[in-house]
Amino acid sequence: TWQGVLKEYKEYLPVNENTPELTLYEGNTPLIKLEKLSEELGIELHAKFEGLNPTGSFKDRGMVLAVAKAKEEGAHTVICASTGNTSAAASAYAARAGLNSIVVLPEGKVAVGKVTQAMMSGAKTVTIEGNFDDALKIVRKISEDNDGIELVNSLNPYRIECQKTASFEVIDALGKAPDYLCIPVGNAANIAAYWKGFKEYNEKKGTSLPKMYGFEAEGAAAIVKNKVIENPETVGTAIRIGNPASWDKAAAARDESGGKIDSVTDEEILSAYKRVASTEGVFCEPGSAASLAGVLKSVENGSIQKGSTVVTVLTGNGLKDPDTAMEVALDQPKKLPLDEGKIVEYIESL
Ligand SMILES: Cc1ncc(COP(=O)(O)O)c(/C=C/C(=O)C(=O)O)c1O
Repeated sequence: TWQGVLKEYKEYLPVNENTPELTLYEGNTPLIKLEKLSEELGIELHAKFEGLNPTGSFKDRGMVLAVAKAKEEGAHTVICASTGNTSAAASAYAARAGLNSIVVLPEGKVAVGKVTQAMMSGAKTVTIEGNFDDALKIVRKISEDNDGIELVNSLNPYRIECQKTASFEVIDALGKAPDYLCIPVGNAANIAAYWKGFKEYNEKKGTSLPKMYGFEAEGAAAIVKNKVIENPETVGTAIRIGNPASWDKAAAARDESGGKIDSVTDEEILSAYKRVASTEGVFCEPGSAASLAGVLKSVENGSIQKGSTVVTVLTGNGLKDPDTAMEVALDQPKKLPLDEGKIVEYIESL
């Protein structure tokens, strides 16, 4: 049975006999063939559904190593700024490892499911009247000033180091690299991590290399516009980030792979978000749908050719953000009084 990423991929990871064997059995997430969308788009489209990790997002992959290493190095506390999923993962793995956790969140801009995860995992949760970028500056300073408090945002190299395992799983499942790897871009570590993994598998196993296609939200498109976005805004609050910490690494992944980083509107994000849930049964969170929105846009404008093999990374579970789902869902629940005849009549009329 699956032993979690630290064990399964130890030959690719900086783990040793002193590294705690930490796991919540993260990784080994399904690569789901999107049959209807493949038919409609004329491509072979698969979703790497990272929403099925233990805390519901891809963050678990990198966090398991970052927290294990923090413990190995004698930290008593881990700290992070977060749009929500990093804090959910950091606090869960800290709890698992017996460490304290402190999370700093942008007030009112974090999906409710994510806040409950940090709270239930025993994190000390601080919300600030500022955005993710403001929060990241603060936690970087605190971890620099306090030895026992380890920063576990993706500036921590262990995060990218272990998030790369997702690209191994894509190749293992597909039998090759896809022509295009499409992924949402927020703080830009995940696109860098996938590219790192594809290059390592290529070196070690001679597997092929995809073109890396990253997608920012139009209201937070720092890399696309090549400027810091002071007040990023998007319905995909996970990627509401205006100054990506891994900007350079993401640009390198784009350039080395012959790929691109483009932006998608909130309308395109929400349309993809609803479409993949209602036609394929895959419920991801809005920020994750930026990658599928990017696939649709790229097929439309020809930058993904017909017949291509494409993987779209759906980075977080839809359950994280029930408020947005309730707001935009195609059909709202029909409320009926307890009158059996009327209910039967209504349902039979559907
Ligand atoms: C669902 C989801 N999809 C995509 C991204 C973007 O990944 P990166 O480009 O590697 O940042 C995030 C990022 C979240 C945080 O940055 C945080 O939780 O603080 C996310 O939660």
